[in-house]
Amino acid sequence: MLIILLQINPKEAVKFSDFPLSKKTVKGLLEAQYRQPTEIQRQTIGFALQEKDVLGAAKTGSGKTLAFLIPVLECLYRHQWTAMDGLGALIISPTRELAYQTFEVLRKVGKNHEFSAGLVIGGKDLKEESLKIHRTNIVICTPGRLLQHMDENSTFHASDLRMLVLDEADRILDMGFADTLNAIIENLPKTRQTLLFSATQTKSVKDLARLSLKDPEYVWVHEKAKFSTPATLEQSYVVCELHQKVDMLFSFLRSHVQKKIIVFFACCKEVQYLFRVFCRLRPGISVLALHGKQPQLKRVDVYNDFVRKKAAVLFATDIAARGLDFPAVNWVLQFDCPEDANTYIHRVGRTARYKEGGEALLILLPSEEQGMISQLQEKKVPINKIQVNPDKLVSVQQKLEAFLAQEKEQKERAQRCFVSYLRSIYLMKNKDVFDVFQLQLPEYATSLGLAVAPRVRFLDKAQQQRLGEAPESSTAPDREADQELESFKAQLRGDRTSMQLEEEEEDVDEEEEENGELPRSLLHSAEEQEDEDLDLDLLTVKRRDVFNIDDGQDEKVFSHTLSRGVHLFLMIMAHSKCSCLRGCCVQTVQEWPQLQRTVMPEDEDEGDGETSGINVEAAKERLCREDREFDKKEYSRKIKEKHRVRSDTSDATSTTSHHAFSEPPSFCADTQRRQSSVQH
Ligand SMILES: Nc1ncnc2c1ncn2[C@@H]1O[C@H](COP(=O)(O)OP(=O)(O)OP(=O)(O)O)[C@@H](O)[C@H]1O
Repeated sequence: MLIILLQINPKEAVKFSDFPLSKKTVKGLLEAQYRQPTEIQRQTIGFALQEKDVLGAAKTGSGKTLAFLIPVLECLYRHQWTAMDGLGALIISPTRELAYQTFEVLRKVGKNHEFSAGLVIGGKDLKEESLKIHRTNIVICTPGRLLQHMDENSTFHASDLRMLVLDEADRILDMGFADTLNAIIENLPKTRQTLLFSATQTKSVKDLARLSLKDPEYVWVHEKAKFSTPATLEQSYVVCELHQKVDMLFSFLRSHVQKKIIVFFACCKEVQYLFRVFCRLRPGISVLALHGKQPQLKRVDVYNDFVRKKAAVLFATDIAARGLDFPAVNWVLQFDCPEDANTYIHRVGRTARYKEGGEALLILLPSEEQGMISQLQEKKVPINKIQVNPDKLVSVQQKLEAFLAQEKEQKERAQRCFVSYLRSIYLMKNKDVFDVFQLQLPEYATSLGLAVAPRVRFLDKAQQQRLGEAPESSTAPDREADQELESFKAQLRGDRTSMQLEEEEEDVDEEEEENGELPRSLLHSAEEQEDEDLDLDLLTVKRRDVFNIDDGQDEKVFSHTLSRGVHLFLMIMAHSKCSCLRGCCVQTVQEWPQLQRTVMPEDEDEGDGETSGINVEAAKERLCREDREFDKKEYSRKIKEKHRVRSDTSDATSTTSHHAFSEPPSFCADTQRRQSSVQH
């Protein structure tokens, strides 16, 4: 077989059927409308079929998911894997949403095979999973949960594992899972094949690659590309003052009512407030909102709604920035500056996916321009500066003032939006780009419809310190400011503070209100579409070619599109799909309906929390929290057991146990212990 494979030149493979793939895989691909491999797929499949390890990277939307799923199916097929053979392939994803999305693609393309597949992503009954995990052929999992199984499930073994896939390895490492991954890898057989995908080549990714891969083939599809974003993506930015941004957004939407648009904001409270007022402003396009403080069910509804609509705008936090595959998005508008160039690339990657065209507009404040544009330049992002035609800006300030005068809750939302935005800027690490002290606060408050700017104590205090003024620390408001600052520092360290918890509770209430009270008609104002040409030249004044990119790009621009699979992304969706899937459990790639029944708790914020771009922190915190809870339970179980043993007998074994659990083991400590024991 290997000899035949070596004769295949992946470069000549135009169709999937040009590879020596099993009929079942080719059929699954065709049925899912996948005919021609993308570049990352062509190269990865080529090497993987030759049983080589692969270290791969490619731009957003270039098809990395199939690049590893096809080798997984083929690997098991070639080894004539059966249900009786147990765990054959392990796919590790950084988040539950991505794991689920991958599972959905596997379900589609693998449906003609007879392998079983399951999701192991936490939030569910560990025991039930334990019974099934080693009997499942393909397991898609998040790292924390997998290690938990390896640690706690005595029957778990992966000794026959043939293939390991590490998807978005850089993100897994960013989330603080380096030790977890290392510990997992130590537990896997050395004879396996490994595919590792990473968007960036950091030192930690290189270390991981050294540990997990054997003589890997490097597949950097776009390494020599002139730009790091898709060639079919047109990118521009405008500079405007903070207080002009709301008008800018409204004017933009009014001139793009037939489009599908995602607008990224820095924090949940901004999304919550602006979503409500924009529904009332009726820009002529359906307005939807997606953020991490929404209950899971709501997120699913919004996701499905946005997938279905041909024209709509989705107000979102960075919860929607990475990995999610919304079909046919025309525009990505970044209302607030992203945390860094990587976040920028992931946000704009929600459009111009798989050969489709797309446009992206970034709104920058004057103080953000230089720092952010030089970061983008370094990252090879081609972006043009364009200017706004001030005559075309529609002011909505008076309308907002009127809304706020009518409704006290709306006013409070506006105030929270104001404070949260400032906080998100204050928390940004890159002070060359984000300078909260340069913001014109009274003007910003007015642009939100507020008569006066709310007092932001932490800013007053920080300003005093900045100016070197002696703080008058004995007053009550100052103590509050100190507490606030302490909380922010804790947030930066990734701690969860009581203030945050309070805010989360408050958010849930708010979300419930939002669900109940918003008239359906406000959500669907597209029906009253107005003249699309209204402000078409809003953004066309004095276009400046910042990177000299207009004179011919080195990459081919594709014009045709293929139909694409619509991926689902939330666990609750699995729950709602359970009934129909259970009905067809004779299907070849099976799932465990029970596994997907559990809804993620409402406070689980995969998204941004309070600050832009720190969704990674939130995710990390969530997974660690789960692991800590588990550790605590386990610790108390073992202590109880120890007391029982002590009372029964005083033999030496109980002394060993005492030393091993003399304090509650944290998840990381546990991992480190395990590693050192492996080394010894
Ligand atoms: N060979 C193919 N033919 C047609 N469509 C494809 C093919 N491969 C992938 N696609 C489609 O392209 C889109 C992007 O694929 P995928 O989500 O795997 O990209 P990605 O590289 O993982 O993106 P990101 O880095 O943003 O997560 C999906 O809608 C997928 O269905």
